[in-house]
Amino acid sequence: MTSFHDASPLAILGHTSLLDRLQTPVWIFDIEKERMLYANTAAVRLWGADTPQALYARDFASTMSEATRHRLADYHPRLMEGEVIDEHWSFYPGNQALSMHCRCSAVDIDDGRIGMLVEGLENEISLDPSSLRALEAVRHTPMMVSVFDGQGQPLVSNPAALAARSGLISFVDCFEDQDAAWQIFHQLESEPRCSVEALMRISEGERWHHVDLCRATDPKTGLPMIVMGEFDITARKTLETAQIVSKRQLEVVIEGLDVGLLLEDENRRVIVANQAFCDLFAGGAPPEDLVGIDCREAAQSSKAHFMEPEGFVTRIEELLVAKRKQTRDLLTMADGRFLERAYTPLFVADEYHGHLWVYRDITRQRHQEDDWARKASTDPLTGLANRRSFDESARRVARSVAEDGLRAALLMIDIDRFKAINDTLGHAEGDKGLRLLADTLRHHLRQSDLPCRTGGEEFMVILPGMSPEEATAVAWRLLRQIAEATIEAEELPFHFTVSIGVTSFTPADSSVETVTKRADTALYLAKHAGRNRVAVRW
Ligand SMILES: Nc1nc2c(ncn2[C@@H]2O[C@H](COP(=O)(O)OP(=O)(O)OP(=O)(O)O)[C@@H](O)[C@H]2O)c(=O)[nH]1
Repeated sequence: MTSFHDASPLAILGHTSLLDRLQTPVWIFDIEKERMLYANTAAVRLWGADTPQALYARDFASTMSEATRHRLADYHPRLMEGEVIDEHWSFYPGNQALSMHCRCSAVDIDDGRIGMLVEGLENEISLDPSSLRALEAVRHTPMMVSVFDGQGQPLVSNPAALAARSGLISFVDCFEDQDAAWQIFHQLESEPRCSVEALMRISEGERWHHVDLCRATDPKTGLPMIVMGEFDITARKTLETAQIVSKRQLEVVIEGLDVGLLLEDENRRVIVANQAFCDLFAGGAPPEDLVGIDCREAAQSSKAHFMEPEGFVTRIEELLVAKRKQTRDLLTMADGRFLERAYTPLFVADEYHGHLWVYRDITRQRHQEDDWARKASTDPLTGLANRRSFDESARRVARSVAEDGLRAALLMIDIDRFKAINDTLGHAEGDKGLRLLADTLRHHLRQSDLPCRTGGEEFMVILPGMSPEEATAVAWRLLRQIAEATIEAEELPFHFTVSIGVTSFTPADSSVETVTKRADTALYLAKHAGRNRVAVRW
């Protein structure tokens, strides 16, 4: 290391006059304090200063670019290690642009710190201003630029590359995947340029870079060289990876659902469908076969699947025009299945981007509900409508009589001395009697009549459209049919009779209770008169 202890600009070594006589510029720069410590006459000229003092007083700290600062920060530890660095720097003496080969070495200044002793060896290339500007642009760009020789050895790097990757040995060292790096390198023997996105090694670890590579010719040697430009895309890559993961997660969710999903864009093209949807409508085709198809045409060609084909299509159009938040409706399929359909428009920042259809097969649920509804309105022993169902039907009929002037009659039927049957033959045989009565009513009444079991051994029959006379005739006919029927009991076959009270619904009846009360009175009359008979009460 050169010894240069007294580095004061004013009291520099006595050899300075000798140095001033050199044609070669020589100067000492304090990298840490960003200050010129010494410059011989040739260097003062090179730096475009009028006097050495003006150069020593120059404010390098505020005029130095970040790129230059980076470059010098890279030099400093290397000079400390005793390295002699040969590199080119650009100077602008008298508005002339020139690139100088500079040899930099360390020189002791004070307190054990070092200065950078620079010898301007040759004005290797004198560049025109625009070329020099281009060179400056490369130096100052945040893009990392590195140049390698035909064997992949580094020739030069711009400050951005130097700052990110110090101590570079070869082209492949830049890449995490060195085999792939060699492939790219060899690819450049046949192709003039290529671009890749690769995981790159830099001083602070691994980063994703966009890498542009091109083949060029070294202007000094005429040999091939590779120019590599890189910029960091780690943030974008991280985002892309997160997007891929969330897309996959969404796909897993969509596939896992047992409801049919169909996502259409604003032009009614399929974006996503799942297997459950294909199983419902596309004969089990794979969902990817549906992507991109026109849903308008698809709806037309699949409308035959529905009980109301035209309604299916027009309802879709209505929903798409209204674009209400979420709308559910029920579809009945031609094969008897029931589908619940949910429509959800897709808005992003108030902009319409299509819509989602969700189809759920609710056939089992519907059947179950129907079953429950039927059980809730049916008497389990006889299968006839129960009291609840009778009340509903009677109210409906009473309204029709009051409001529409329809006629209707009511029979109240009670088994005679049923207690005795139970007591002598047993409850199970008594049940047979109740079932026989129910079967008789079921088989000998019109489709529109409604027989009900409203109590233990009490039955009612609503006869819509029937006059009192007709109803009385029906009652007598039923009475005879029941009396003639034989019940096959365990021990002995037996018969029983019934008493029947007949009345009519009238517009003046204030409630169903009024009508049933009248039927009850008629029944009482029948019982009181000796049973096995019909009594009428209007
Ligand atoms: N086997 C059977 N018997 C029932 C059922 N529900 C009610 N009963 C019986 O029906 C009988 C009704 O008897 P009562 O109300 O005294 O009248 P009755 O013996 O039929 O006499 P009258 O109506 O006056 O002719 C009672 O013995 C009840 O136990 C049923 O579901 N099965």
